[in-house]
Amino acid sequence: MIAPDLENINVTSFAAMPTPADLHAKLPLTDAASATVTKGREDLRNILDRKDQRLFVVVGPCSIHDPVAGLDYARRLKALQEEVKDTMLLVMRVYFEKPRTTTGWKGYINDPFMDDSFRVDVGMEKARQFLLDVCELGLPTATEALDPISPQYLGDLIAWTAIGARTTESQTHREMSSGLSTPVGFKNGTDGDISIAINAILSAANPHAFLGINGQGNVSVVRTRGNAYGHVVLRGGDGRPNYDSVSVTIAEQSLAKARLPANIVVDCSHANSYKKPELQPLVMTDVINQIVHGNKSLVGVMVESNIEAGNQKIPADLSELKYGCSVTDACIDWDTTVTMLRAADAELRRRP
Ligand SMILES: O=C[C@H](O)[C@H](O)COP(=O)(O)O
Ligand SMILES: C=C(OP(=O)(O)O)C(=O)O
Repeated sequence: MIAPDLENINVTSFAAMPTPADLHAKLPLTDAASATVTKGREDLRNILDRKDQRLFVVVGPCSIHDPVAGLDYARRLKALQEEVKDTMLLVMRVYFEKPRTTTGWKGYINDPFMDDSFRVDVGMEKARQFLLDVCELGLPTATEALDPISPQYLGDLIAWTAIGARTTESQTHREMSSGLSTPVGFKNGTDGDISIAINAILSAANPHAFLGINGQGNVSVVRTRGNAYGHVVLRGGDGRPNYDSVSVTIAEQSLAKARLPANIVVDCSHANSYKKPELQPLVMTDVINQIVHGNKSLVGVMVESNIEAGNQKIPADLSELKYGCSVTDACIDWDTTVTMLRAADAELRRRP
């Protein structure tokens, strides 16, 4: 009897990846990078524990697609960090994995050549190199953890992790978060529902056992301790912002009801600015006002910023790509970023 084809009917190929251990051996963590990650995570934990009064600011491109422009941005941000370090901890957005509403370019790891060749092996290596370069500058990094395997390759170079609006309700992402070594910000859902983020914090704070891989690439049962540093990220939803003081108070009440610490981050982008980048500074100003007027739950903000303003479609001829301009969500430009962060610094110096 001929065995019927029942498996992998819709799979066209498998391509083996180097193991996480292989990639760590090829691009090892350096002392300088290690010091940045350690300090960045410690600073973030201290902010979340209220031992450090500064505001953390996750700021940078919507996605990295050009490491040269990305590093140019990182150098600028590092210089700005020195200026505002008394009031803010700047953490660079280094997003390599993009969750799409339907379809589209899924990020630098998935398709580093942006030509549908999907060289994930190359993307993972380039992503690790980029993170190393940024950490060696002394700038801590933030990323969205989307693929549950990627943290084994990159996790030692990340200081803050986001779980996105499209995956906060996913058990897989809650399990992964329970084992991540960084504080994790859970976004509210795309419909604005914050209860899924609160449930995610509760779930991820607990130990879990689930399928994953180890450093040698073996499929493993991963057992975790639970992550005590989950917090909510308000990103607006269903066409409505949720950064205003009423929405923040409602989020505080929901956290209190769940007996969770009142730690809230506001994403100035996405539905909080109707995806209009020029509105991000207004959101930031509002958040800073709330803090200066005594709010104690707002611990961080997120800003989508790049060298150039706006965004661009990925052209068929990649030589036509505009330098330093997003290929995913539209961003504010560098000058606006500097003005916005300097203004926030000046205001925060007045806080009670
Ligand atoms: O931040 C990025 C986007 O908002 C998210 O990945 C969804 O993008 P899309 O709606 O363009 O697919
Ligand atoms: C995808 C992102 O955000 P959200 O999950 O809030 O849509 C993002 O910050 O890149």
